[in-house]
Amino acid sequence: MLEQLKEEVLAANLALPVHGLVKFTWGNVSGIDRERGLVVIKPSGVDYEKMTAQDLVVLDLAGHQVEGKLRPSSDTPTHLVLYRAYPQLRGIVHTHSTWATIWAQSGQSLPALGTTHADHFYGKVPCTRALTEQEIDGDYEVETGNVIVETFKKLDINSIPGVLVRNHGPFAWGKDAQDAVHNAVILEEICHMAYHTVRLNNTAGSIQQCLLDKHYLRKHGSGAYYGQS
Ligand SMILES: O=C(CO)[C@@H](O)[C@H](O)COP(=O)(O)O
Repeated sequence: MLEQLKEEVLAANLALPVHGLVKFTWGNVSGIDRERGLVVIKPSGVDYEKMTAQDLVVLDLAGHQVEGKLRPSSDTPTHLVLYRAYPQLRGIVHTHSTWATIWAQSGQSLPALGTTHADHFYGKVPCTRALTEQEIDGDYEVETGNVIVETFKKLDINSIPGVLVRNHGPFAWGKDAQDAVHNAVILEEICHMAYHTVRLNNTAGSIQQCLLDKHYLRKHGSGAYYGQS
């Protein structure tokens, strides 16, 4: 079942340690077959070096496991909340990548300080509020997804393909699992750059709106002219 999607999701999970986004078994990537309403996700706690496509777990959007012998990622309910809330998403990744997690732990949204940010994120990357004790003691992973949806009530997830979950870490998403990992790598890099930019000049202001527009829209706007396509 879903052999091609499993290969794509496996490759995306194996890219996490390659890009230095995870240690040990941290992090997880999923992908979805929208036509069949089935999600493929990493199994919980399995070493990336030993992971195979057969280890991946298949669930429906209600969270019923339909294939796979192993338990799905512990963050599966968060992925499912986002897939249900945003039909355009086809890939989601969660990591504890160092610099994005530092920002998430600081509780600050990531300001757009330069064109590297603007090329990929059309504005600040928000940090969610902290979960309440009740939410933590309740359906924690579902509430983690809910707080992301709450944070994006007035933001566009298409042009801001990632978020910082307060005291936890980053989630990123995209048009497929590989695109989600691509956005996670960029988010980690701009968090790293921003940390040192602010350290160098703690009054570093955000990028001018016109420069943010220029860099984002030349890649993603209707008149985009970046690259070869
Ligand atoms: O958020 C966390 C832990 O805080 C996760 O990233 C785990 O580190 C990975 O869990 P599994 O996907 O292996 O269940």
